[in-house]
Amino acid sequence: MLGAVRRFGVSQALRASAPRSLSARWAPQLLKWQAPTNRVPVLAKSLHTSFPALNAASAEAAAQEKELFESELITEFADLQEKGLIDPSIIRNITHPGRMGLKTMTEVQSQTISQMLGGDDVLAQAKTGTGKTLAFLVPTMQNILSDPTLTRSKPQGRHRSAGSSDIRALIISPTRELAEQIAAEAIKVAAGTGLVVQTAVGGTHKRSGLMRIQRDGCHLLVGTPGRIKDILSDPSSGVSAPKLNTLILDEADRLLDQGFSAEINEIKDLLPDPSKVDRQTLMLSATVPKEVMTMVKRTMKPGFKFVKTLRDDEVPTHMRVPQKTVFLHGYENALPAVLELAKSHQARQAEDQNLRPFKAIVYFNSTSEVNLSAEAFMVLRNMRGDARGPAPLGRMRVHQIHSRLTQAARTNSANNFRRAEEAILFSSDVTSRGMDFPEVTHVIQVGPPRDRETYIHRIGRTGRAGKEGEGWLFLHDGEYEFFQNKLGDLPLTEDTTLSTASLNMARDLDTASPATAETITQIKDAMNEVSPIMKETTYRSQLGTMSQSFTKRRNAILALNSLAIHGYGLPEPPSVKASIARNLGLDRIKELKLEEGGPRRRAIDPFDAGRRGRGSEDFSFEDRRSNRGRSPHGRSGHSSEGRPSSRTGSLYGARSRY
Ligand SMILES: Nc1ncnc2c1ncn2[C@@H]1O[C@H](COP(=O)(O)OP(=O)(O)OP(=O)(O)O)[C@@H](O)[C@H]1O
Repeated sequence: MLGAVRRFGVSQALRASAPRSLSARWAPQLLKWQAPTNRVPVLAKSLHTSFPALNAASAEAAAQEKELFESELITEFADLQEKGLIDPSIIRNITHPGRMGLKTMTEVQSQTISQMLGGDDVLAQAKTGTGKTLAFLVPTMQNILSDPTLTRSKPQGRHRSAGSSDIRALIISPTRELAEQIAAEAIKVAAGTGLVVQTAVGGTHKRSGLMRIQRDGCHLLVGTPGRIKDILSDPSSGVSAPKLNTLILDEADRLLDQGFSAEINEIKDLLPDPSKVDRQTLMLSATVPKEVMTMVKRTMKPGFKFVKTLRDDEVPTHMRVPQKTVFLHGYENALPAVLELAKSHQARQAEDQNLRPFKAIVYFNSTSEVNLSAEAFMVLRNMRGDARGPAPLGRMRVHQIHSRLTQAARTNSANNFRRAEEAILFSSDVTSRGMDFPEVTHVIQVGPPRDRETYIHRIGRTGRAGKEGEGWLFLHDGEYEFFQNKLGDLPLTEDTTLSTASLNMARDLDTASPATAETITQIKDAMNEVSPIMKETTYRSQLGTMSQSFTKRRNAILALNSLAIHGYGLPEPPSVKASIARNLGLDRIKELKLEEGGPRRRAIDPFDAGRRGRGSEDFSFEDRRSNRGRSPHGRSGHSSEGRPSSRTGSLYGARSRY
């Protein structure tokens, strides 16, 4: 009840204090921060809806509400303080040049902060890198500070005044790195307010985290679902949230999908009954697929606000991030193409001092691919220049991050990459959502991402906070149809400028240009230094993903075998356990080598139908290009191989957690 009174008060204050029309000065300021091109005035594009808005009367009410809402928009952080809406310490932390140094709110901040201060449940959808973190931190902290029952330390005081059961807001994020990043930002915003921010993330010592909460108390807990559930469900932890007023799901669609939804529900069950303790729920993401709306509605209060800063028909990637698809001759061409991109950027940068140094994230679909590629590039990194030419990577740093590293190593990689000027980060999807690495110039995705949302979030690691960037998607020609079905509506254009991407390495290396041959040879030399066991493990881990993204599974095996020999430098493709091959439905493909003694079902190879008389070794993916004109949508709900073609769920079957 108290929360409702408190929020009603703020809402009234907003209405009384806001200037009647700010739109004229608001739009140009936002335009300055947002994309400089192709933009219609922001107000015209913005959507702000309240659910449910089903009939004409409610549509009219919604229109009135929208008008009132827009007339009340505040766009400068300083104005939030001037109107008595936000604590001066918070505003000083945000605006002071020696601190965060921000002045004008982004579109999503302007549109949501007042809503959130008013106590509404809000679902906010805005493009990646547009400041959603501050959009929920500022009102959440203010709402905690406005609670007269709050105990907090005096700004300069050292005495402990928050208890371990004083948690007022819980912020849940799908990854540890993101939780740590949010907590770091929250600590900056809260400086001098007496609010205590704590983290609860997996992979760290639970005991020491608990001791910190017990010792210093906690008002705002940021964490990952597993560890939060663990702490709140453990009666001996001494940590509970009986006064919790705010629940925030960052990257909400990810938290509400199959991978996490059960844990989120269990956490909700550990929180106070919302009919007894008023609770506001906030959800934010750049993507809100239709499939999660049912879960959203189940979690939010009826009549929650949906603030969307992009049009329904707009793909939530930035127009200023050019996105290119490269159809590789084979996956063995992927790392040479990454190296070619890095070298050509370095060469351009040597000519143009205004060009930022190459800072790229390279995404793969499995941890072993990340590991193997990073190992090869670390060898490259250590290669010195000689009479034949300069060191392949110059001063560029190489980092890797994925879930099989220890948490300390993950945090280290994230911090090192964040600080680096010129670097490549080989990454699994642990960094694809929310991570705010500054100055990323390139996002390169090797292989099709698990779904459309993953593509969008990965691309969102560049082009943040008004900066420029480039997106590259490397696919095999045999994945063309899959690409069209899953990602065909995204703003990608095909690129054919990378000479290392299209070269038939088995046949044409001798006749390639010196620069192309050098790049490929450097990768081959580096790969020769990497352990064969790592290569074999990687080959096996790729079976599952590639066999689903290729139109024909046999072609996936041919591509993988070519990668093993021409990319990994193995003498022959590794063998695979018969049981694994059977589980993946690959045991009838004669080009897949089974381990000794493994039974093979009769190799009828249905994929050869219609291509009889053609030796498998001759099969060239270049021939597949002739199929590109074919409509990708002329297929039924299931592909001929039984793969579901809907966007629901993972493209690779059961969802893993990176
Ligand atoms: N009003 C602002 N003006 C300028 N920069 C801002 C503003 N608000 C936030 N930023 C900066 O923009 C960057 C991106 O912010 P943030 O990480 O919150 O984006 P996001 O929308 O949550 O992205 P994602 O969807 O990837 O999670 C950060 O570096 C942040 O400091």
